[in-house]
Amino acid sequence: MSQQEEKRPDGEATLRVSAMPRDVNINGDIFGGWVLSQMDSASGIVAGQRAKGRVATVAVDAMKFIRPVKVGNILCVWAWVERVGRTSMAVRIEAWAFRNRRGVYEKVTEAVFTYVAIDEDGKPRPVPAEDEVWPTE
Ligand SMILES: CCCCCCCCCCCCCCCC(=O)SCCNC(=O)CCNC(=O)[C@H](O)C(C)(C)COP(=O)(O)OP(=O)(O)OC[C@H]1O[C@@H](n2cnc3c(N)ncnc32)[C@H](O)[C@@H]1OP(=O)(O)O
Repeated sequence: MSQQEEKRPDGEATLRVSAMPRDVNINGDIFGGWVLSQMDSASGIVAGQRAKGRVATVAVDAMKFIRPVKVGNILCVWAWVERVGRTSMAVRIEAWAFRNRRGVYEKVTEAVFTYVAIDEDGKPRPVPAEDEVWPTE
């Protein structure tokens, strides 16, 4: 199956952002670091919601840069919690570029980020049960 025929993840993207000229590298493509940063932002939100509080990125695995992102593309990032451990969560991420001129989406990157739920002192804390009531203060 070609990249273009691949199925995008279901539902709304967690994050959508325009790729701007300031983020271009010397090849004229968007910096991989910028894309990585958008992926961290999107998956951090998802992990923070699941952990009901602060989280820290502890690992980035299976990072694949599949295709370049170009200026003017809209980067759409889907992120979902794939596994919950005691204090950690694995979040799978797919980033797709919407190529305005051609009106198509193409998958540009994918990865698995691991987050750890942390307390106010930055120490690991257990990930609460999904149905646990959120802190009110
Ligand atoms: C009110 C609600 C609002 C909610 C809505 C919030 C929305 C708002 C979202 C904002 C989201 C921002 C997201 C920014 C995310 C950064 O940018 S954080 C900045 C970059 N990261 C850092 O600086 C972290 C630096 N590292 C550390 O501080 C420490 O390593 C950590 C993370 C506290 C972990 O401490 P540690 O002593 O290494 O922990 P340890 O007990 O050994 O391991 C903890 C868990 O991690 C796992 N682990 C450790 N290393 C690895 C590894 N290399 N690979 C895989 N797993 C590992 C362990 O297996 C263990 O898992 P469990 O078995 O408990 O499930």
